Amino acid sequence: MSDNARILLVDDDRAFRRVYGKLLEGEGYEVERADDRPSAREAFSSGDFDVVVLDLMLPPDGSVQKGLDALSEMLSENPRAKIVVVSGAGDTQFAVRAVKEGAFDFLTKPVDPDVLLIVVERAVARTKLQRQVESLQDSLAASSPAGAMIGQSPAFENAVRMAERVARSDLPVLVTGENGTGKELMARTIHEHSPRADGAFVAVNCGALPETLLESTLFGHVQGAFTGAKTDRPGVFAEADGGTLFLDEIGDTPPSLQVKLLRTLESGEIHPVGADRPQTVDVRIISATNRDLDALQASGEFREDFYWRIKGAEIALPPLRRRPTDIPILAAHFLNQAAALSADGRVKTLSDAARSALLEHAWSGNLRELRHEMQRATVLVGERDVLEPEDFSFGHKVAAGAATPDTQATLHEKVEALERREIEAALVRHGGNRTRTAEELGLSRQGLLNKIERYGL
Ligand SMILES: Nc1ncnc2c1ncn2[C@@H]1O[C@H](COP(=O)(O)OP(=O)(O)OP(=O)(O)O)[C@@H](O)[C@H]1O
Repeated sequence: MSDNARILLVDDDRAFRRVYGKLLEGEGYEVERADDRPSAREAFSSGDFDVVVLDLMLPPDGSVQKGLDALSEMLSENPRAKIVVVSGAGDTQFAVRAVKEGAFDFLTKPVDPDVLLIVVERAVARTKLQRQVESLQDSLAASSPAGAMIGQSPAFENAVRMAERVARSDLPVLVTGENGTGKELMARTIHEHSPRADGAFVAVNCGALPETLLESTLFGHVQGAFTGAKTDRPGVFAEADGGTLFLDEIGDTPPSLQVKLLRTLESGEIHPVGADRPQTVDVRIISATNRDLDALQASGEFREDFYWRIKGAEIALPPLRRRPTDIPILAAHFLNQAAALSADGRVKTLSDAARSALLEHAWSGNLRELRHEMQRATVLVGERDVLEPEDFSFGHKVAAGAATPDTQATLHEKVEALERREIEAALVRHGGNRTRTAEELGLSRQGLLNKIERYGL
């Protein structure tokens, strides 16, 4: 079931390695075992693991702090690694810290085998999903990155006109807008229309990484700069040399890094962590935020000098609810995209009632939410070609929510609602393929079919 996903199982307890290793192998995973921190590091660096199950207390020293250090070394080597930490029952606070520092999840000993399997399966599924999304994004970007921005509403067209004007310059651009309004797509489009179009477009999320990791991600590091830095590694500034660097969630950048970024933007030089000398780079910066940078400045969280440096020009993307005339056009565009990825390739259309439902919805997740709704409906509607309001997730909420508001639902109803949501989401992830969905959820195919019928999915 696991497509031979690879697991690194790190624990000094031989019985734990034997029993849980066998358990995972029994599920079809390829398992490598390590019994202390040095061998774990070596195995981690030499193999591409989908998941690492890491005991925090390991020889040679048996210290939890060293276990946390090992975690951050692994994450700095591979920020996408899914690391599940295992701690003793009394060490929960360290486990929580580990998750804050980037661990995927934590388990406390004695580990329930079923829970281990579920957590590992979830981590493997997440890795696969990330890979799928990346390859889809790559193929979409390769097919027609620029010009893919759709919309005709005046608020959106203003933003596009501004983008056209700034694209030809090297001016730093700040793109603002709520989540999912298209800030990253706008940044890519500007890059594609700029004289740097032949150079790289590199995106980094400044809000997603802990401070030290963000610094080496941005500026790179040299071999030996910190424990675990086995080789020199270029940062995103170096990768984007000659091209464009997209700093997403710039409002979440820690103040100390704002200073370092400001220095780089002023001097055109980066200081890789641990390097003796700076390096010159030629990078255009486009930043984005969904936060109110004026308010962040007022509260001292965002430096004023940095603000003026990144905001050569500002492009404000309107939320979807302010561009209602674009909703049907965008819905049709996303339905086309969804059909291209669906099993039968048939494009769904909207009934009048479905179109009205889309216009009435608040779209707090903006275009991303709309795209997701259209993908979900394409998969779940089966052979029917015309979508109705009840095919949308919020269509359900209106109907079911009115009868049983959450606070009054029984535990059983809440569990059912959760089960239903998880099944729906897994079906969407697997493009409606029931065998793969059943595998991901740990159900038999027939068990899944029964639930699909019960919930009317
Ligand atoms: N004008 C548009 N036309 C077509 N698709 C769009 C448009 N704007 C955004 N999208 C699509 O909507 C989704 C969300 O866009 P994007 O990731 O650029 O938003 P964002 O504002 O950067 O999100 P976040 O704030 O969460 O980082 C993407 O799939 C993107 O391709």
